[in-house]
Amino acid sequence: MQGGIPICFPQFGNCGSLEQHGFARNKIWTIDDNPPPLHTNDSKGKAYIDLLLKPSEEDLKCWPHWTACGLLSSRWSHPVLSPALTMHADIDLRSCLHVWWSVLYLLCQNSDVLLTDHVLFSFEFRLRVSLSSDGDLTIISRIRNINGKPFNFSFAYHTYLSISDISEVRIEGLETLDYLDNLYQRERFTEQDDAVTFESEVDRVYLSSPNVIAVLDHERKRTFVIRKDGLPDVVVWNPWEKKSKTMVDFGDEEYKQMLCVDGAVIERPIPLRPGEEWTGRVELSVVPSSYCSEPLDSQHRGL
Ligand SMILES: O=P(O)(O)OC[C@H]1O[C@H](O)[C@H](O)[C@@H](O)[C@@H]1O
Repeated sequence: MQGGIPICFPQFGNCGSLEQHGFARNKIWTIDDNPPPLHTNDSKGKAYIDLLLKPSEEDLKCWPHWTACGLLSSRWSHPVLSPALTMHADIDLRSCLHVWWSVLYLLCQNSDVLLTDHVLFSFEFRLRVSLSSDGDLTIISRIRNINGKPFNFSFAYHTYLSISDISEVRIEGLETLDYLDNLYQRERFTEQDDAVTFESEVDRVYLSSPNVIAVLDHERKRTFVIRKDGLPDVVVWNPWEKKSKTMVDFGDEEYKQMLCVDGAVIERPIPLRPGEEWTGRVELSVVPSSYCSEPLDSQHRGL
């Protein structure tokens, strides 16, 4: 889906064996009819909804965070290792091992349940979307490990901002940061400019960014202020002309009126041990540019 705020989880992009950006954005979420209340300090004039995602057996099977069994299975399917072991017919340690491994292999083949990790591993994802009476949008993701195995994940709020014209916007708050450039096989560079501006395709992950980023739209004289927490990285993406033409669900000219600026966790995936919960929060507000340009400099370093 090219628009809105798709949730990229548990993988970002194609850095892994899951579908692009993970399975969360393609799932049917359920509405929690009885959500916990908003924090009393934070409830004034806010409407909110809680959405829940619980993984299917299939999701967990596809998620490659296996430990023992994943390792064993990949060895067994290795084209060289198994034949090499069978060549040794003597009853020595190696052939004993071979018998033992073969038994395990048969068990693994005949039972999805017995040796695979997914049975012991699961999560619950609670997404709270709240809208204040002055138009601020807050999205909070809580991901909890609800079973006996640790797992790692990456995450992004793939936020499509609606802008007047891509050549009229600039992003402040990312200057001097290192970034991974997806257009150069994720090579690491350092941002040299005072602000990020656009003259061609951009597909980058800025690393260890401050918690406040501003996207200034000069033509509309308005600024998106993105405040985030728990999300150290920022994805900046505009496909520009050539890539837009290759995207089936995206108009050839639509790149001119959109810009993705995503709060994300990509460089260092989050490890979640049994019982632990991770929270990633983003707040989007739109203010007149004149109001925002002065104080932002001081806001850049904190939330
Ligand atoms: O087309 P999608 O799967 O939604 O991905 C859209 C874009 O998402 C991110 O910004 C990635 O960094 C890009 O490489 C990708 O093209």
